[in-house]
Amino acid sequence: MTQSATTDVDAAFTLSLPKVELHAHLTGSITPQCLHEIWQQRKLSDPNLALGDPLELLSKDKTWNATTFFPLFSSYIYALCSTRESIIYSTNSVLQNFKEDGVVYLELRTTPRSSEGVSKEAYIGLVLGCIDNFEGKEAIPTYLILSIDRRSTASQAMEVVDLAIRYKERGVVGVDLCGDPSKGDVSVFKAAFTKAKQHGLKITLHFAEVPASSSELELETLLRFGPDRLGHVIHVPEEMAHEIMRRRIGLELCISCNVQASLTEGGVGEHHFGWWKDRECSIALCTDDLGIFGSPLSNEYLLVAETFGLSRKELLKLSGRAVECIFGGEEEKQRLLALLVRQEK
Ligand SMILES: CNc1ncnc2c1ncn2[C@@H]1O[C@H](COP(=O)(O)O)[C@@H](O)[C@H]1O
Repeated sequence: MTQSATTDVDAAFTLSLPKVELHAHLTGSITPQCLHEIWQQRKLSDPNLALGDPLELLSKDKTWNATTFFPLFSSYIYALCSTRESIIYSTNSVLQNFKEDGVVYLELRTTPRSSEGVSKEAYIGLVLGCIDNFEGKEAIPTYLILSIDRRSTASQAMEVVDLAIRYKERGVVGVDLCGDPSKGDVSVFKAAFTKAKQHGLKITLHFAEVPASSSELELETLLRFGPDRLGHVIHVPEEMAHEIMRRRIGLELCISCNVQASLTEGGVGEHHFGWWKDRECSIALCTDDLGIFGSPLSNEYLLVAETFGLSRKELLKLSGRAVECIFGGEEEKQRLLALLVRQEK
């Protein structure tokens, strides 16, 4: 059952609310329309292109679950966005969409990947180049988090960390662990995350997304990596939830993603945001994969306002709780808090 409560919040308010986005996978944030434009271009030069139209494959009426969702990337979107041009085009489109949605600080995350003539390092260079050259970038300072895919080997994970260290000066602020939660043995990543930490990078981990990735052993192993933030935190035993609060680890909660992909049971009203919102911890509402789940960050704030009866004042506070756990440093925090104070007046 979804709760519905009274609130003075509307869509115009959540659009104008200064928001920080901390958990957005670059490839998952590309809209079906943008992918369609790339697909059309590819079709022009290769009429036999074996990939279907994104507007059909990712149409709004599609439903997802953990089994159908994760293969989308390796088997489809990566194949479509494999050229230099498509990587630049799609990254610019993602930045523009976040900006238009009133996001005033962005941490994008992406997995270094190589494709047609683009090495992993060149891929990172292309994404950072888009961020540097983005028109209106003053309105949306953007940092990068490099993701390690759970299917990686220990040495592939180390390669990601080495890239993150190399590009720290250009705005890489952290390292993430993501990908199909039914795959991989997370213990092999210990050395990579230890090195990342030693080099001053922040750590965020996808945590307890599905029952198979939520054994006590796995969760304890991940907490030993010393994460600064955790994503999703769905199947977390209450005792561990208190430990997470004690350690002041920030939480990235992706409500529409969790509900639409059936990672949580029930609707928005049953989402664990309802439990965490009244605890002492930093929470960031996040979109995860806007291109697939179709819910911009302004809509995530609207959803919680309507479902949990949060007022404008409470949403401003909630946005401030996300600011607490950004990786971009104290100066950014102060700028964002000042924006929120100004909005309150
Ligand atoms: C339920 N939410 C999620 N949980 C875990 N991993 C996710 C995810 N959503 C996306 N990814 C992972 O992010 C990568 C695609 O973006 P980038 O190529 O890195 O930009 C893929 O590895 C995908 O599995």
